[in-house]
Amino acid sequence: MKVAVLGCGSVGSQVVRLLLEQSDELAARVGAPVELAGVAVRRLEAAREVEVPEGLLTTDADALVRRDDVDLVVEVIGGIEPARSLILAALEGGASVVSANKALVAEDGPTLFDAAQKAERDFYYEAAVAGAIPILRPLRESLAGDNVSRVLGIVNGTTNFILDKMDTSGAGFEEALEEAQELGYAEADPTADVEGFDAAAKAAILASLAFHTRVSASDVYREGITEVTAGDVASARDIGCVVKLLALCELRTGPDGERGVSARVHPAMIPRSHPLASVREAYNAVFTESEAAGQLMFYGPGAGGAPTASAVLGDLVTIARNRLAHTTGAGESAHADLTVLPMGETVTRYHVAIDVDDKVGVLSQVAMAFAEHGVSIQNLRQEGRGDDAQLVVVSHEATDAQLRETMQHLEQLESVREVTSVMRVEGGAE
Ligand SMILES: NC(=O)c1ccc[n+]([C@@H]2O[C@H](COP(=O)([O-])OP(=O)(O)OC[C@H]3O[C@@H](n4cnc5c(N)ncnc54)[C@H](O)[C@@H]3O)[C@@H](O)[C@H]2O)c1
Ligand SMILES: N[C@@H](CCO)C(=O)O
Ligand code: NA
Repeated sequence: MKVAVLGCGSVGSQVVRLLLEQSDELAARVGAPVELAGVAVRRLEAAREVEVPEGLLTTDADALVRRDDVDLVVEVIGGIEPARSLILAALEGGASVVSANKALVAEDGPTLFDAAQKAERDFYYEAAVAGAIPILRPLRESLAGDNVSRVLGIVNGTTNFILDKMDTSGAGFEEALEEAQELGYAEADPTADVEGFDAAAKAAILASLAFHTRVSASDVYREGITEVTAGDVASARDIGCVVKLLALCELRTGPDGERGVSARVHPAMIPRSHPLASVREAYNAVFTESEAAGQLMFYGPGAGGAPTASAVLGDLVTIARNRLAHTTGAGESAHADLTVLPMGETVTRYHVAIDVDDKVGVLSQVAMAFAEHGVSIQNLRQEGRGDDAQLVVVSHEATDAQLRETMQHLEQLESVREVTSVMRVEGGAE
């Protein structure tokens, strides 16, 4: 089995290292020698974390994937192009492909799945979601006989590190981000992580596999964590919750009675007793709910060169075995063909903090605003007095549209100075 690796950065260098160090063991597990055929890089003379044997480095990725003797291609370049063209060329040329590229799979997965099916080759991407954590294979294989109704995930380590810092130290977002950058958890340009783009791509992949349908990154409702304040984190603590950036994928029945999928990424308060609340620092976890199995949780390192390479090598061994057996694994399963429900139809609960004038009738005006839009209040309390008066409301379940209308209404009330915090409450919090 001849393997070509495209990209020799954080993940690629660890894939190459493991391929070289464990070649005997891999050969035994696959049932045939596994040999590194070439490594495509951008610059030959760049510093790398692994020493690539003489003659294996090339800057011509295109020629490498088209080589007749290459059986397996590992794409760890990232981004849309040239990754997509290289994967398509590899499949057309008869190679099977492993990728860690969540952005590409979430944006244009079906093109790759179709190409793999046409070429009768495998396309695997376990590393694309939650790094080392086995979650795509469990959804695709282990839970293939069950009906998954919900997937809740902490799938971005950078934002989990920042929110955990804010929770444990009382720091604000900017301060926690700076610390994450100093420690190497956050990139110099943290946009993809803190604005939720990375998590949204992973949510799209999880929803597609969990519900046997096609969900792309652009279908996922997305809010990042840049607006989360120390006050939000403290409010969460007051009601026994912690703030996490969640990827939520749910099977829902819309107002017309038709089944649909809801996929969203946003910060949310979850009870400290929820298993996901115990996911600290940069760790990831994915929590699934299915009809027969009930609740399952998959936990571990969601990023890092070596952990991600572990997932890549797992896929590599599987598809190498398939090749030897002249077969392929299960391809895309999208038979359910569900619509993606608009965010307004998503049912959530809200925690709302409102700065108000401390005078007669304010409480009832605020309560009326919720009632007028059909949002039932579970809990309402006043904190502080006079100029510091604040009302804190936790609602029962309502649609996102109803809650948004309520917020607009509140902001128009004369006695409301400011709605200071609005956050969804998930995970069965009381
Ligand atoms: N780093 C992680 O923890 C992690 C976790 C899960 C998934 N991933 C995914 O793995 C992939 C790689 O991530 P990474 O962290 O290793 O990135 P990286 O930036 O460290 O490495 C990418 C490498 O590809 C090289 N490259 C770019 N264009 C190339 C081309 N045309 N030909 C050859 N090489 C080229 C770059 O020079 C770079 O060395 C991405 O899709 C990423 O989303 C990374
Ligand atoms: N940047 C991602 C890792 C790769 O998906 C994270 O912070 O989890
Ligand atoms: Na994974």
